[in-house]
Amino acid sequence: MTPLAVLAIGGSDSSGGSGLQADVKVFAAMRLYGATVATSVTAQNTRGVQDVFELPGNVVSAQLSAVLEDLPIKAVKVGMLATAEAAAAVTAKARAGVLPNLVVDPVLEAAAGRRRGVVSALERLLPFAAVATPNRDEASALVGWQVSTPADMAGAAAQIASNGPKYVVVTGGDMVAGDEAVDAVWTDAGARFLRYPRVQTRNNRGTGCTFSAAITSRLAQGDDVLEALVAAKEYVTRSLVGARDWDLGNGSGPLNHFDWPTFAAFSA
Ligand SMILES: Nc1ncnc2c1ncn2[C@@H]1O[C@H](COP(=O)(O)OP(=O)(O)OP(=O)(O)O)[C@@H](O)[C@H]1O
Ligand SMILES: Cc1ncc(CO)c(N)n1
Repeated sequence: MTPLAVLAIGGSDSSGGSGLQADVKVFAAMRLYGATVATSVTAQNTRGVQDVFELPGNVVSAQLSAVLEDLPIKAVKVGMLATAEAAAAVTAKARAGVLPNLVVDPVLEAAAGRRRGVVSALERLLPFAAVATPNRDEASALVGWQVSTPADMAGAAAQIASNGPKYVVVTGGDMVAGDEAVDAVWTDAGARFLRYPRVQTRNNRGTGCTFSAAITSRLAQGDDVLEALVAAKEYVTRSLVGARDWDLGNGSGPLNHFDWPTFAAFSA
């Protein structure tokens, strides 16, 4: 049977733990056919991002057109945009109505000197998104104030939703206090929280990419947004559990996207 096709737009991660490589692993785990549009090539490993090589806007546009003119894409995920030009190329396609079920993970890691330009370009893309998934740092950049507590996260999600995306999830993976990993979700019926057990592990590279790619996958498969969010939260938690004992690299190691112990194994 022909698989459903999905598209990830973002940066290549040389170490394979995040970015487009993580996205394609999630799509494969979900039995989807994944296409990719690269906005940048990063030199990074489990210790962090060493360098980002941005691709010109016309190279991003050409890849987008090549994929979208040919493949029946059912859902699209946007990760690292790297430059305002890349963001504009994506926004042009969104405006043309050819990016269905659009999930935007507004990655700002390594945007460095370009941060402000990328943030304004993201603001133009967000109205076309079905879901946006900033972490606390990215949410702070989008709303213009420091997002710290769960109440702040809910407030920021509401503020970002006022610029278009119907659903906004502010993720709290970096909040180390407590035994839960808490995300704040703005829905058209108000704020709610996703709370799952926090996995104690140093192997947490690519959690954000994995979460947003899993949401995209489930939207392609026909879930409504809230179902997709819950399924993605469960998937990222299991992927963290599955890699807890892995020893890949000296920093924050990658997740296990494919086979995990049973869910009970980490709640016990
Ligand atoms: N140790 C953990 N245990 C359980 N869930 C986690 C853990 N770390 C992150 N998560 C979950 O992973 C998802 C992604 O959130 P996170 O805040 O880590 O994204 P991010 O900061 O964008 O990630 P990235 O490092 O890829 O940029 C959220 O649902 C978050 O709660
Ligand atoms: C390419 C890429 N995309 C996203 C992230 C965020 O985790 C990263 N570190 N690298």
